[in-house]
Amino acid sequence: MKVIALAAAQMGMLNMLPATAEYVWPSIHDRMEDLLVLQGGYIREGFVDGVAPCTRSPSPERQTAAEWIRTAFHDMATYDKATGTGGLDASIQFETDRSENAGDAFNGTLSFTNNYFSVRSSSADLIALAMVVAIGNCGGPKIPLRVGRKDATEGGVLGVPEPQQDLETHKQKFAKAGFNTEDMIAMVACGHTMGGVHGKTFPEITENSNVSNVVHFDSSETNFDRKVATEYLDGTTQNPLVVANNDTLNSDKRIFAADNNVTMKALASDEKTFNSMCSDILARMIDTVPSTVTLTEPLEPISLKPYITSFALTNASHITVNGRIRLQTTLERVSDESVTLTYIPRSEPGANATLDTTITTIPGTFQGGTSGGIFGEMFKWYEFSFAVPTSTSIKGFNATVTRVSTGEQTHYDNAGHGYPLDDTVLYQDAQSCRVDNDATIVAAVRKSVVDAGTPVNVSMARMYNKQGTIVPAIEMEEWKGEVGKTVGDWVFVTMKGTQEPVSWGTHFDIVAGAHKVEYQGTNGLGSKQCAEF
Ligand code: HEM
Repeated sequence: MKVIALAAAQMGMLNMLPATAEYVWPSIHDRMEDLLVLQGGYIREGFVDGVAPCTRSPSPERQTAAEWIRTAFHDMATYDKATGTGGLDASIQFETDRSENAGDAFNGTLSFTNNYFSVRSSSADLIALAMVVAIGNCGGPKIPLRVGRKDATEGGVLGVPEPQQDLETHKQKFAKAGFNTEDMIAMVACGHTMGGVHGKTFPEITENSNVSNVVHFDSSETNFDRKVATEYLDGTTQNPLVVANNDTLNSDKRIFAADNNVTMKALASDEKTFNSMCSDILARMIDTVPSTVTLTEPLEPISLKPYITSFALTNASHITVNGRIRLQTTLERVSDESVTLTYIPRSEPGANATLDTTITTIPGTFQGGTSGGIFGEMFKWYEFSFAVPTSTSIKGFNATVTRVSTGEQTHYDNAGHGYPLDDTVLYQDAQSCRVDNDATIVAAVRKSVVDAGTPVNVSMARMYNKQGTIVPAIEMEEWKGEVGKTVGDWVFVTMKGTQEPVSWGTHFDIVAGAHKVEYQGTNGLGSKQCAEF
């Protein structure tokens, strides 16, 4: 490996990545990026499973992908641009018994997103993600996903548009939320290309109240495509909100014609235009958030992302680091790359000592060692496990990706920061466990920090069920640390608390002043013994 690296350097083939790469690891949005891009393969979050295939449904008349899209709209619909309140804030969870939110869609969507709900993935972000995944997986465009939404703690105002209301009312409702007539037409048409109207929910529209009755908006209800517009324009549409016998209920008919069909003609013109118009308006829809929320830039797959699975003292003289590197790649490159890490010691080795800081990684093999996303993203995983002497320890690492066939190298240094590892607080996962509901978290904390009187605590996410919503709530509780034995430069600190089963999939931080180990999962705790160190 070193020979190749040297040869490449001599050939002037070293590429430094531009320092403009915005992403700096770790980020509080890492979790949402994982949920967006890791859909299948070696490591998968599998969010797409809820809508794959696009016909997927909990019962024959329902269609999950359509429900996810409708949920995002209803949650957003009551936004008040003037006051900056409402919008996509998951307040829909408190509003499912309102007649304007009739149907199974909302609790159906939330019961799925609940699986991914955490301190780093709000219900509102998950609703936005759900819409992006549903559309992206069912033939539609890649809608940019920004994150950072916060969840409402109570229901918002009434006002979701309903089919019996007149055009003027609909125009006013959309205008209140910040959308003009053309926006309204595009948003409704892009929303009404999948799914349909249910007999049991809107029998006055379908004129058939049978539970199994559903009338679709267009003839390709499981595809995100422009048929909703072409069929409307060529007069073949069966859209129940256009051709209902009771014209009062034909809200799509009034809305689609509101600008003399100009917007509908543009949407119908070709698939590319339809996708681009829908992507624009639906991105604006999910980005309609309370004015107190600042959203990130759209998430893009991160080229090289480390995952640390364990960073702990293994004995008095060594710290072990286990983890993986996720490298974005292509079919052409996937078998022609290797990844090496160079670690940065925290202290220089003694005068006569040498330190080999090169860490080789091993390509993952399960599922070909690759993961994929719904927009064609491909990632290759490289595993590593190495020990560093406590005398020098580690404060971070850089990564080098080598094209094996050419020797060409690309260096990744986390936008100039190096990928940081702070050995001040080490989560001793092997010494931590949960027996019944009693959890024990053990940390090794640098002696200097403990001796300075810095308290060491766990900030634990406790999940609990709340009345009036199927989305659980999360509250952070503090578990105080008890100082124990000293091992070299570290002191062991034990934090204990009770965890009901509803909290067995939550996360915690270990905090010692400014030093933290963040977002550690509790789900593995129950299957471990608290091993003696
Ligand atoms: C004036 C505005 C709108 C009105 C009056 C309206 C009305 C309706 C009605 C009555 C249904 C049938 C629900 C059921 O039977 O379960 C429906 C379904 C649906 N709506 Fe809308 N809608 C509007 C705008 C939108 C927008 C802007 C979107 C998304 C961007 C959207 C997405 C959907 C979807 C995906 C379904 C199908 C749900 C399923 O099949 O379960 N709607 N809409």
